[in-house]
Amino acid sequence: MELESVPGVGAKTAEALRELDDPERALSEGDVAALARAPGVSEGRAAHIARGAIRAEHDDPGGFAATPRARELFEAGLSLLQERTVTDYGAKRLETLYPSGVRSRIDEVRAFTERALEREPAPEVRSVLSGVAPLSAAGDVRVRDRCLATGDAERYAAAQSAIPEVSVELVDDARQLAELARSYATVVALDEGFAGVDVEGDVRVEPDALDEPASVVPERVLTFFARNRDSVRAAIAVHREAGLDAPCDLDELAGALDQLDADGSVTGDDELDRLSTAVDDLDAAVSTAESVANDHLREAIEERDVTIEGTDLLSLVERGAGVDSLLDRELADEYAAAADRARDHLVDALDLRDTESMARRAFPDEPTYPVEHEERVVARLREELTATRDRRATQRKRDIADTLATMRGDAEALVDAALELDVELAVARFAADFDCAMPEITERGGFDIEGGRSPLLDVPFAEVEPIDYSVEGVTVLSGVNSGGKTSTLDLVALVTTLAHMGLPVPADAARVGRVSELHYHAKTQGTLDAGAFETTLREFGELVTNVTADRPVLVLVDELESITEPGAAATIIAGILESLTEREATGVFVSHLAEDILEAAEADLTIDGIQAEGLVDGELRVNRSPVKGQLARSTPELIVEKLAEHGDGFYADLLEKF
Ligand SMILES: Nc1ncnc2c1ncn2[C@@H]1O[C@H](COP(=O)(O)OP(=O)(O)OP(=O)(O)O)[C@@H](O)[C@H]1O
Repeated sequence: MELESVPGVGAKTAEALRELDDPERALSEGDVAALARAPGVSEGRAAHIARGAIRAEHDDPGGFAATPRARELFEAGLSLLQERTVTDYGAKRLETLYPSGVRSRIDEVRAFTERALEREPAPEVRSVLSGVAPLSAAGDVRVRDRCLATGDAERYAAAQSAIPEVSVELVDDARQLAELARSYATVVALDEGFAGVDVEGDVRVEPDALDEPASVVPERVLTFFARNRDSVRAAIAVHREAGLDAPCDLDELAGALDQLDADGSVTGDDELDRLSTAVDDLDAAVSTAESVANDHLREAIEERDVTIEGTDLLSLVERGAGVDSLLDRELADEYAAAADRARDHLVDALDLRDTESMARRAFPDEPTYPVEHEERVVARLREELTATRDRRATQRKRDIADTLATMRGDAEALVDAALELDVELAVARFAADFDCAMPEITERGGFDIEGGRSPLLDVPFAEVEPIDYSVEGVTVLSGVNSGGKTSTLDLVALVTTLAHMGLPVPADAARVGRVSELHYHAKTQGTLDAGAFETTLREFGELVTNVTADRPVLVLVDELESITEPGAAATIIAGILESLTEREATGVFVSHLAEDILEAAEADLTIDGIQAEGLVDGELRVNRSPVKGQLARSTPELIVEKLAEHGDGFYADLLEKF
């Protein structure tokens, strides 16, 4: 499929779509999630593009909902479905479902719907679905402590495009490589020729590095997963809760994600935690160790009587020796015990292992009071711990990135499947909430609805009375005031639209004749001026003349008489009905002028009526299902009839006149 040939895809969008792995597949399958991964393409735009691609694929001229009211009904139906999705994505994805007059498109969605209707819309699944969102790209990751080095201009360009996260440097010789090693913590040389070059610093010769970007920049994979961690986790939960088949081992993926922090750093590694804590707590531990030693030494000194021979004292004073030498001579054991306590504390508090002997040297053997640490040793200890911690972190990053790099496609598939499930569950819930059935779509015109209940009425769905209504050809629908004529047209329009979307319809059963267009004209408020009247008449003129066998239409019209005076209206409606009948279109015209229309028409027109069954406590009791071939009696007639039963001859005479 040529990308630019899809309606709505210009050169710029085509360029964005080319960034995807398989844009043709995404387009032909209407895969909104994949399309929305193209840079700068929102989900709404992706849905629009997908619709264009689907239409192109099915050679669908579009324009099914041919009037504003028909479009309103489509949008109302779509909203009922969208309200039942959990994710924003699901709602957008539903926008790729549109009413179509093309059989292959209808069948394609019907196959999806059949699958969807087998789904169990369990609340637990809905609750975990709420955390799923389309995956976002890792974005711009910039790594400044590493660089790539090569002496080859072509490889230089290849490196820049393969691993844009790091700088790529051109180097001619070992000297330049050594310079780089002074500026970067790690230099990855891409040329075999550098093998064996002795340069100080972390310089690796990895000619295959460009094939495995994750080994150079594990951050790429880690950032992608860190950014999408919650969504992938939610998708895992959805698969577990809904029992979906997964493309990978869910426990393994979940385990790898558990080792990742939201910022892409590594967690859950005891050794790394130990080393990080040791670095952070080093100064505090050294100072506590000193206090422990000094407390001990002070106590020991306080408890001791130091006896010193007078000659010894004299010789000490003569040599100008301080009290330290006294300490050395008389309290060496106590000092040794105190220093040991300090060393033990330091080693225990920081849980030191490899660096234990170095840490012990932080407190010197020579007695001093107070006991003091050797700053030089502590500084070396800090360096050593920090370097070990960083090595460990980098290694862990690499390990996790290696595992996750192989799972990126699977994670995308998991999220896509979870999002698709949201769409399917919305359809399943819609069908369950409104007691829907899959309609039969026939090439024969007309429709036949059994037990249809419109979810768009102004009464709670549970109180909606089911309607049976079938029409072949063109009919006038008469009915008592507020009997439900408009509601019946709405139901027919909604059922027809949903059926042409490939979706279930709110009825016990339904047969819908396939049409290319639905023309639903709502009642106009008030008489039109001459100009507007002419426009309306032209619209009907065009509609009538364009109806052909390969472009079947369903025409629904509500009280067209309101556009002009009653006499003229009946004549005009009769004319339109005749033309539509000749062209074998299907149509329902609601009108209070049914008798006048019949009179004005030359062809045999059928009339259906929504009948009042009588008055109960001043209220009309209505049979909401139109009765075929019967003109409905008007409300005034019913009232006169009621008065005639009990009253005098006046009402009986009046009744005669109806
Ligand atoms: N199937 C139904 N079940 C329950 N209530 C209904 C049904 N159909 C219609 N109603 C109720 O009747 C009201 C009037 O319906 P509607 O407007 O369709 O009647 P109408 O015959 O077109 O009226 P008008 O004579 O004013 O053109 C609706 O607002 C709704 O409350």
